[in-house]
Amino acid sequence: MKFLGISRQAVEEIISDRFLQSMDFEAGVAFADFLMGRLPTPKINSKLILYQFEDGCVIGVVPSGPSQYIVFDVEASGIFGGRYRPAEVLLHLQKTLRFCAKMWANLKPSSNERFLTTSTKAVVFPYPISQRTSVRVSLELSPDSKRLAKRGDEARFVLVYRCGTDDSGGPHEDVRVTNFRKFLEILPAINQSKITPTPEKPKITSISVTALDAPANKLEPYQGYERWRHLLTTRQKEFVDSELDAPHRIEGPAGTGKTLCLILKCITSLKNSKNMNREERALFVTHSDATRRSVQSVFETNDEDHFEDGEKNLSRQSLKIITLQQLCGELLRQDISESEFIDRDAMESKQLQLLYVHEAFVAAMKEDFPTHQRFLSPSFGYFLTNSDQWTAAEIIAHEISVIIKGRSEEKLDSYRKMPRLKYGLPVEEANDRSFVWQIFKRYQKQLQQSAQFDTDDIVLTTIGQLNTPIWRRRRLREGYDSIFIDETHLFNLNELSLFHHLPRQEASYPIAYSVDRAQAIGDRGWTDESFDHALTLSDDAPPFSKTEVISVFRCSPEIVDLAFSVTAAGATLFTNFNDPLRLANSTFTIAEERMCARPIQWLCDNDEVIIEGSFARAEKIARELNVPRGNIALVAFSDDLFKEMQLFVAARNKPVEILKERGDTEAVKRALIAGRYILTTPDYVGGLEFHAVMLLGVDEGRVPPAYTSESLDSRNFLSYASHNRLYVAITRARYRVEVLIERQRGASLLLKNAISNGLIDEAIFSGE
Ligand SMILES: Nc1ncnc2c1ncn2[C@@H]1O[C@H](COP(=O)(O)OP(=O)(O)OP(=O)(O)O)[C@@H](O)[C@H]1O
Repeated sequence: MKFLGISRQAVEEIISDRFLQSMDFEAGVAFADFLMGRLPTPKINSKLILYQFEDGCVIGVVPSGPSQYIVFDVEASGIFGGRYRPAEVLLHLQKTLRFCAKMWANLKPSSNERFLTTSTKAVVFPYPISQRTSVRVSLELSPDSKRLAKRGDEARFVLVYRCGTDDSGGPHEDVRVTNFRKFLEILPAINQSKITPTPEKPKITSISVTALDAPANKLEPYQGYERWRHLLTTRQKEFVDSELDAPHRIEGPAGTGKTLCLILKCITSLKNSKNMNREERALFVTHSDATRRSVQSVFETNDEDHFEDGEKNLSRQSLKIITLQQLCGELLRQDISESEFIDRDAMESKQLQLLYVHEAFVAAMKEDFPTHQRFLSPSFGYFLTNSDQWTAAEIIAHEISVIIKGRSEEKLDSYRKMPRLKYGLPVEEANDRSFVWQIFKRYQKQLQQSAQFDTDDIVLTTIGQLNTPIWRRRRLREGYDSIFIDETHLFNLNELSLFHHLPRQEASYPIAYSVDRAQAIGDRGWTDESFDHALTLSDDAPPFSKTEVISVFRCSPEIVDLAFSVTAAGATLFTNFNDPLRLANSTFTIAEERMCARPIQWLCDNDEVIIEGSFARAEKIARELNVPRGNIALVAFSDDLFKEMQLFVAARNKPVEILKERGDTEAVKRALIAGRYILTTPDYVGGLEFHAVMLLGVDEGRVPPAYTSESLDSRNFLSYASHNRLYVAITRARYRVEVLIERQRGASLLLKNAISNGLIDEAIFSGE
């Protein structure tokens, strides 16, 4: 193929068809293959029509009138050539077509697109700036102008003449038009065939293709099972359909459909069992009650067989959707009431837990430290005496949960031997650990005195009961044939090591689970292998499977880039920091891109201006996007700012709904109905999504918090957790991210990379 011409209507169609945005869909693969000359007649989209000629092809739509055209000189530009991978070829095409569509509609170019002044040329950079490729596509906006001017036709065509890493001849180079003229020669034939279609005409063949409609890229999860089957990407489909006989992980960045796929996999497995009249007890475990409710509502709209009622109806297939805490309660045959339970996902109990740890820490420093001090390693001693007390309490709470309760099963001997978390409490020696143990014991005493348990207490008791001959016999009747765990990165080792007791058959592990390590707040020490090991606790478990999903449905390309720059900054600082967005790409269609704006950071004079400004901006965005206020979340990145926000809201009677537990979709629904904004902190936005997210106080000294801490270890911990929090908060947004910071403090270190790479604009806030 020497040239490829695409009419304006066909351009609109190609940039709007969700299946043509990524190689994750069959049509996307077929289209890339066609562009690369590997597939002569692709099946891509029912509205597009392909005309093939000896020297090239033209894509139009039916019916079509006289049109503007973009023409690729395939031969000279090498844009679809063998040096690029198919995914890159598709990206080159999509980005170049988007530029043309905008230009034809007189819209402003984006930062990746540039008109070259004093010439009729333009350049498109198809890759995000953060990827640091210098590949560019060069376009001539008035090709063969003298000749076409005579025909009055010069404004109708754009010619793509180069794709490479340099500008070669610069803005005034003469562009070769040999292949472009070949295109012009055949153009009348298309117009004729359009008036009287003549299939017999020797050189023109028209191919119409698969009849799939082209909805927006991102869809609400409530589509119904059958419809979803047509909408999933190839990788998603593979995960959903594969047999579950060994642990199977679905891993990918936020918004890639992990939860959805886990739900569909569960339904598929139960459906297959139903068709084969095979018994199947399925278990779906969520991290919190709020996510359980939202998962349940997705099941309700997609599970037409109502498997959840299976047990009640004595059917051979049944499904239980449950939190880990509720599951433990059931296995222990004992209800654990909310007041007895310290739920890490609920704001009040999390604060209570921190309060207990803080008290235990202060008491231990007063009473135990003087005698322990001379046995402690110098660096740990320094950490204890030079860290801000609340920061130290936060790190110790993390140590208690992840290491003492999570990995050492509350046994001092195993704790003494445990390696430290790289970005956790800086314990060096056994004596350091003994001192931490004193704090832990004080903390436990607090819990006992207030008659409360945390998840680890409950899980450890349950594991104790499962590791008995009674359960081993009962599991044949009460065990599960398939187990699905959502947001596995939020669990700790204890919690995960409960699951291998649950399959009906011993030494079988039908467990599917979803992971995005960058969303786990604080270092949990998870590596690739540790998940699988924690779930089986066996060296001779069957081989594990892993599906990586990379197409981000939730977020715009600009937001994916911004989140990418935050995790990339983390990856250079922390060697074990997961960078899930490395390969990710947004699948937004042009219609969705039109709702987007570049992320912006507003510089405000003080916190009052940040708070007032956030409401003013939120109001403006709600109007612009024409959406209810509940689609906009205001996320305060420091406790003080959050408190000030609450006072402001009370004083000014502002319409807000405050999120008090992680992933609370019920609160979001209430906000949507009542016309209120969502107000929260980064710890509670996980599992939710919004049209726009306003991030307040992401500035130097607050993210990560500076406090008065001298210790490098506490700074590292806070920095690590801040990366997680910012990543989670940014990836909640579909179309808009706006950051409001105090001007005197300046930008957060976590965003400096994004600012210098032009991924986020900066402006002084002056009103709206
Ligand atoms: N193939 C698809 N086509 C269209 N929309 C999709 C597809 N897969 C998922 N989505 C949509 O993308 C959104 C994100 O899905 P989901 O919440 O399952 O992602 P996730 O990876 O679990 O995200 P997070 O890690 O942030 O919780 C949902 O609204 C879902 O309906």
